[in-house]
Amino acid sequence: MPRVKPTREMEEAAEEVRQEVEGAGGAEVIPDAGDTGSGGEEEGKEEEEKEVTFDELGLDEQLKRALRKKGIAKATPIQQEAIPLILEGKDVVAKAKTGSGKTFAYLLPLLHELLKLSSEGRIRKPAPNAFILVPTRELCQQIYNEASSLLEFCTSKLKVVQVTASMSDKDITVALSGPPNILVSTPACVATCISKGIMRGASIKESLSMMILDEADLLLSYRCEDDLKALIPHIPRSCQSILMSATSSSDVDKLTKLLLHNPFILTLTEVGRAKDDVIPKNVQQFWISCDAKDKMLHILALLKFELIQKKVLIFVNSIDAAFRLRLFLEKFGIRSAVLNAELPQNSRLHIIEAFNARLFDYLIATDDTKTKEEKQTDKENKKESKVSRKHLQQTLDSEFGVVRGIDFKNVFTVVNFDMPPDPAGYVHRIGRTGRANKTGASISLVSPEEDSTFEEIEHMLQDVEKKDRDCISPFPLLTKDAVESLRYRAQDVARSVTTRDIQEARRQDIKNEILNSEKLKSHFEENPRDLDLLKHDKVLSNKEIPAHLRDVPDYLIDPKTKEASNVVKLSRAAMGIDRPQRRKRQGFKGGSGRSRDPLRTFSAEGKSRRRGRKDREGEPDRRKKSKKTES
Ligand SMILES: Nc1ncnc2c1ncn2[C@@H]1O[C@H](COP(=O)(O)OP(=O)(O)OP(=O)(O)O)[C@@H](O)[C@H]1O
Repeated sequence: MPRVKPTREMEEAAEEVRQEVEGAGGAEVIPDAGDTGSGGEEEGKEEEEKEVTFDELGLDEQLKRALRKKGIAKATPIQQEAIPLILEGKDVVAKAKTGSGKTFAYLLPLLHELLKLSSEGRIRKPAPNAFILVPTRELCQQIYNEASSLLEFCTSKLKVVQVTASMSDKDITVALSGPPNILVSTPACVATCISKGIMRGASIKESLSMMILDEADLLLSYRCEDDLKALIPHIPRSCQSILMSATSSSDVDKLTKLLLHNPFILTLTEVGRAKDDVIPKNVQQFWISCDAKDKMLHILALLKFELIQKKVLIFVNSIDAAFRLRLFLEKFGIRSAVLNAELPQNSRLHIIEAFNARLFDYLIATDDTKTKEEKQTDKENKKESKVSRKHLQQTLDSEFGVVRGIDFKNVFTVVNFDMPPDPAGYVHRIGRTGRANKTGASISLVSPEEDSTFEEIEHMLQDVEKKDRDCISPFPLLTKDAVESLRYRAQDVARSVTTRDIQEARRQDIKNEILNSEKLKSHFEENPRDLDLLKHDKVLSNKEIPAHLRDVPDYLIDPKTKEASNVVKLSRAAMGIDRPQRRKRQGFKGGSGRSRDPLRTFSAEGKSRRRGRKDREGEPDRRKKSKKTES
């Protein structure tokens, strides 16, 4: 990356930020543990962030070694609060925002207890000692990986397995033989194992000492209620239950009542007097108003002029929209991959791994965006139509979930190409960036049809965060000139992407991925770290990209956009984003790079303050929005 000489504007902006940071005491305050359910919180007391090491939490030496090897030194607030309670044997409901480290908050005390029992020769058989139940297969894999990576460094041998509905009964039986100490699975799969006699209820009663429901706010929306109810009679009364969730909801309360006994409620979204953000503080949220038909044009301008930091996760609401966008971007030489429920499970996992390993920068994902009402309608429709049920089972994996809890590594920007249907969906999507206290940004493209959803989201954020200002600001770096400079080409190319192309690309992608999936399965078993074979962002079309689409000619780029693009590049270079191999893993306190973030410092409108929606009193909302790109 060539060094970019900072302009006066950049230096002034940097100074502005420096002053802001110094004014705030020179440090970013990470939300501290809040209401512990015991009413011990003092009204109005500014809590300071505690720095607690894992030594202080009294964890097993082997686990502390494993954490050191992973470069993890300090416990996050949820870990500081939850670990001691779980070690005391309490049932715990922990609500903490996305990316706050909830997985280790329960894995560490669980492994600590099992290591202790193992060293004392008190491990109970003949079934697993702990269940970790999650809504999706992707999460099973992720949690299995996290647990295995900790156990790798432990000398005492504990066994963790994951079992999902995609496995044959024979494979499940083999996996459960032994039995393992920890079973990571979905409620549906465990219920099936019990009903088929692969796991005996009586054995579970004898062995199970801890049950964890992770992403509890999502479990019920994955229709797990009946499966969990089927499990209840087999859970011994002595079993300790833990429930982890990123958002509060009636579903979490329902599950709490269903499964926990007099639990300790930890709500880390509340700190002192003011409620803390549901969106991590280190994530800046932006929006751009544009007509639905201009969304491709806007995203093209954002990516082509490099106005947003990579890696970028783009959310759309349908698989067709994902492929339309991928084909469109491809025609401009921008390569991306698509992640959706239609792909084989292996491929989905590989895509996530490859994206995490930075083999490509743009991932277009569809999430489970249906509202409860839509799901209910679907359910009813499915009852009516055997054909559609069969079709759905064949094509979509109901245990799929991209947004839900997946720990995407180093995603800098989340783009809502389509708005999610509700505020909870927004929180989960945005939670894919700013993880582990890293800096991140989100940009929502809001069309007039999505205004009401956007307002609902804004109200939710204002309500929860008790803020009277807009939580989501207009995106400052994209000018109307920049957008218009690409309009002609974008419209032309958008028209050339036909429905037939999309269907063909969709078919081709599944075919490629099935082939990949089979070919790579055995390879990855032998070489789990060899990701080079993965080419999920392979071009779908074999036509060469014309030079005028691949490279934006200089005369089309207005000076402000050039400047904005340079600031983003400068920031990337300063943050070391282009040197992933040499970059050291940063801990929670490791410089968030916030002071170098151009989004905080740069305004396409020059030095004048950006005007938020609220500043333009008297204008109808829509007009205010359409001004966002007119600066
Ligand atoms: N104490 C710590 N120090 C540094 N990094 C940590 C620490 N604990 C966890 N992490 C890292 O933070 C990231 C987010 O953790 P995790 O996936 O557990 O978040 P989460 O709260 O479960 O998020 P979500 O609600 O989205 O599922 C992971 O990459 C994890 O390895």
